[in-house]
Amino acid sequence: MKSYAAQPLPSKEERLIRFGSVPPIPGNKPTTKEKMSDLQNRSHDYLFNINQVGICKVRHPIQIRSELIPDIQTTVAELTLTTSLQRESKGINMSRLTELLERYRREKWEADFEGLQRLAAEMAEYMEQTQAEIELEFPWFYERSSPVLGMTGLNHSQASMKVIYAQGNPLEFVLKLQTAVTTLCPCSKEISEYSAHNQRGNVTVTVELDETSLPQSDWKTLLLDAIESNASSPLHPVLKRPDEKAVTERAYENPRFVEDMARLVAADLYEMDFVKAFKVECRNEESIHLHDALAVISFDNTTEAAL
Ligand SMILES: Nc1nc2c(ncn2[C@@H]2O[C@H](COP(=O)(O)OP(=O)(O)OP(=O)(O)O)[C@@H](O)[C@H]2O)c(=O)[nH]1
Repeated sequence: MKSYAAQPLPSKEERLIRFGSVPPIPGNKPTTKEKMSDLQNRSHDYLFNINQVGICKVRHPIQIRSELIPDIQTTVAELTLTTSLQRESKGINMSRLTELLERYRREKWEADFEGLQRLAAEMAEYMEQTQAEIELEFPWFYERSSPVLGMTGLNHSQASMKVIYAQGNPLEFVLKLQTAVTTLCPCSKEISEYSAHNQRGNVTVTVELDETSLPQSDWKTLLLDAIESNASSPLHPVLKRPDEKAVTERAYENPRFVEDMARLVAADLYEMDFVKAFKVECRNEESIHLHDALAVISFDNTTEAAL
């Protein structure tokens, strides 16, 4: 058989030229930072202030803590880092955002309330702006035991933290958790001689708070409990037959419409004293339809009363 590897190829340099590479032109523009024009910092009347300018879809590992096991974990976040910009400034110094992120990574920064406070304040200062926002969305993992045999495995929810810094005002936070659960249809249970259809419910909880009322314990665990404790059943990574019997019967004992889920989760959030305002979104992936069922509650604890 013919050996292709035995035939020598042109050198790497020759290959690149053959495929179209050309040498750089000499050029006459400055090559040192000091001599380069600084377009971003050129002052003029640029017609509008900008509310938010910066970078998004930044994929970056972050370190988080959890009350559940594993208690310290590295996960991959998608970040959005933005600041305000006055109408007199052409552009922000965008490279400073990833420069800061790199510095915090090297200092083993943790993405908790304190860490976000610190990063937001420093970001506003370094970018010479009065407002800054940081948002990070990441999967949060936690160990889950099966209900009878205690078989463990990892579940995960999608979590997100946003901090809003505005000079002279308390820092505001927006926290979000999206978790999947089992919901069993109460109507189906009521009308059928036997069985009841059930579905996977996707519940998204968003809460607003400020630095004067931070939660005393892990916010992720609090929101997870608000979602799962009100579902027909939580989900489990590992279930043996005795476990499967238990979760099936638990769901039958706790039927929930999508409206029931939204209202019960809202009731738990209403009772959390650190929550200023919240939103609950429940979306059931119907198993007897092609479409989903949806219920949404938005509530402001500071201006509305539940009853
Ligand atoms: N402001 C702004 N910068 C952009 C945009 N798109 C890309 N950039 C990049 O931002 C980088 C320049 O960042 P700067 O922070 O202004 O760089 P610099 O002035 O050399 O850095 P410092 O002196 O530390 O402020 C360049 O690589 C640009 O390509 C944009 O739409 N707006």
